[in-house]
Amino acid sequence: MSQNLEGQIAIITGGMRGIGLAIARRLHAEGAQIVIWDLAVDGWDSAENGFEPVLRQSVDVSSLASVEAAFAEVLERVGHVEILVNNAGINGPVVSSWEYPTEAWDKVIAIDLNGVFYCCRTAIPHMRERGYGRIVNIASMAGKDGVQYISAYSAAKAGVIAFTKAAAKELAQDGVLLNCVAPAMVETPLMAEMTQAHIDASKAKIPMGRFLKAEEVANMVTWIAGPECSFTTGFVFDLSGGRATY
Ligand SMILES: NC(=O)c1ccc[n+]([C@@H]2O[C@H](COP(=O)([O-])OP(=O)(O)OC[C@H]3O[C@@H](n4cnc5c(N)ncnc54)[C@H](O)[C@@H]3O)[C@@H](O)[C@H]2O)c1
Ligand SMILES: CC(C)C1=CC=C(C(=O)O)[C@@H](O)[C@H]1O
Repeated sequence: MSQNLEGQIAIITGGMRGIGLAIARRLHAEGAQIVIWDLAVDGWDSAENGFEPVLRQSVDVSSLASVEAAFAEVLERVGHVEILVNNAGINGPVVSSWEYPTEAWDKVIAIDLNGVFYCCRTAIPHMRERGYGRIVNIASMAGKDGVQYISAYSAAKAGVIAFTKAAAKELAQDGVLLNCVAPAMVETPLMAEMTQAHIDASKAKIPMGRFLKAEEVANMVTWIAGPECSFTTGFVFDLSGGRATY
């Protein structure tokens, strides 16, 4: 599978490491120029990461002002955006829902759900104006299943799925397609925030018997983010190793 993304600009939120970095690498390999948005963007190693982004910006996706300022700078510097991958996310505490600290709840929703909304809200008018855009939101199997002891994360990811479906219908005739992916567990710093018992339980649910690889997420996202994805919008693409059959 190869997508020609020559001449396209792709913004990847949370692109400094983990799944976001794998997606950024792959989109770059397909010809796109990459804009990295993350909380801290120092310490980028082009040799290790295999490419140089056209722009790296310190952005907090949970702040609309931060997102709007960064997007304005992107347009000023590179002129256009074809691809937005909303990948930035946090887990939050692993605790029962009735004991979930309200501040932590608000923070998870602010980053994992509001962040996706803010970035879409900011980028969509530009994409509509140009009659082309591909938005890929990184949800989670936790947003489909609801996973015990990570209720805020599960709720935020379910919200991302429903938001994607709603906005996709609004934009279906505008050339702007929104889809999301629902990955199972990938071995990244985020997964390390789960308890070992939860990691083991999550792996046990996967019929393929292994964790997902960040590169496998990137492979799927690359197709969804490209022009070959032309008649699918508002869809949830699973990456579950056979866990999700619904
Ligand atoms: N790792 C998994 O098992 C897994 C499974 C399913 C879905 N996901 C989702 O994939 C995405 C990436 O996860 P990951 O495992 O690579 O995590 P990670 O913790 O390795 O990377 C997340 C990145 O997001 C950035 N980030 C966090 N808060 C931010 C904010 N407010 N503004 C901008 N950037 C911010 C971090 O700095 C980091 O670079 C997340 O949305 C996560 O929920 C992960
Ligand atoms: C928090 C994060 C690493 C996470 C928790 C639960 C999952 C699951 O599949 O049940 C993962 O997909 C992942 O999003």
